[in-house]
Amino acid sequence: METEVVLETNQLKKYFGAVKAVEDISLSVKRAEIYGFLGPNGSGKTTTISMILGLMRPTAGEVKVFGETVTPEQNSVLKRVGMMVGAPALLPPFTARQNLQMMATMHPDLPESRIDETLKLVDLYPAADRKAKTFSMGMKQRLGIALALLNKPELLILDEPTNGMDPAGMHEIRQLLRSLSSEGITIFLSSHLMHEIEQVCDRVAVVQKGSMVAQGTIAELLSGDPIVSIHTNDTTGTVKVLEKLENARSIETKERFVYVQGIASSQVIEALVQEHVVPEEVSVTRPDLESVFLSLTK
Ligand SMILES: Nc1ncnc2c1ncn2[C@@H]1O[C@H](COP(=O)(O)OP(=O)(O)OP(=O)(O)O)[C@@H](O)[C@H]1O
Repeated sequence: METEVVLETNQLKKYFGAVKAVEDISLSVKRAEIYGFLGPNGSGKTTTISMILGLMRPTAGEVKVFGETVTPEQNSVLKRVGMMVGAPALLPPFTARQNLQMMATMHPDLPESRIDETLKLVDLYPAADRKAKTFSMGMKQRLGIALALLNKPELLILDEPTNGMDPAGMHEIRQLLRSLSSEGITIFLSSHLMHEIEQVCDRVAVVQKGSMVAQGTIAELLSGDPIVSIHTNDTTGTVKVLEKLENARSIETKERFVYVQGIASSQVIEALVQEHVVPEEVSVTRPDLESVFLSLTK
């Protein structure tokens, strides 16, 4: 059976006058996956999330959540969605439990037991009666996520949940996201931090200047050709030789190195020796997500 798509956007666009904040975003998120929405600052992530949450009308295109179109007027399906956009909306002088009790007043149908259940889900049950202001960054963020989880959402949307956090806090959030995913909750996570996405997400969309430049599993994004690195005293001569080779692409120079893709190292060596531009050393590496991300968002 085909895995259910819980969130999709089709050719989504949002213009603010001349500013094309979102140009063309078509993505699909499947049930129970952790989906990373990765892009540099200003690439249109928050604007996309605002449209997903029905807070903003698209200039063109559409958002569907659980198969239903979402607009500012038609958003009842968002009852099935939890969200945390930016810093957690906590009341610091109150305990974790009191924070959840106050949120519960907005969901009168929830049983009282859901508060303890949610505290356990984010591993804050032992700290339930401590004031939020005494919490570490990671604990505050987990409480913010608890507020988003209180109403038992099937889809959780988090915009930059680890922005400004210390490494320990980031680690706690990653662990929490994995455990929520194993409970069957789908997570849509936006971030400009590649390592965060790489470590926790099943699939990733990479956005740049409002357009999607890649979507796939981390393995798919990394499956590009190996990079041939040439250490040389003559970068200009090396580049000239490479430019003449069929299939050679993405030729780049950095200090005394020239990088090329699309061609085997043996062909590179043969061509350079033939043209008497003998390299010091030639090696082959696979691109890591950082270099894929940088080359996609250049
Ligand atoms: N209300 C608005 N009016 C005009 N321009 C806007 C508005 N909101 C966003 N923009 C612009 O749209 C572009 C995308 O912004 P957006 O906040 O969606 O990016 P982002 O990827 O979330 O970035 P960040 O990580 O910095 O929040 C930016 O150039 C931003 O300045």
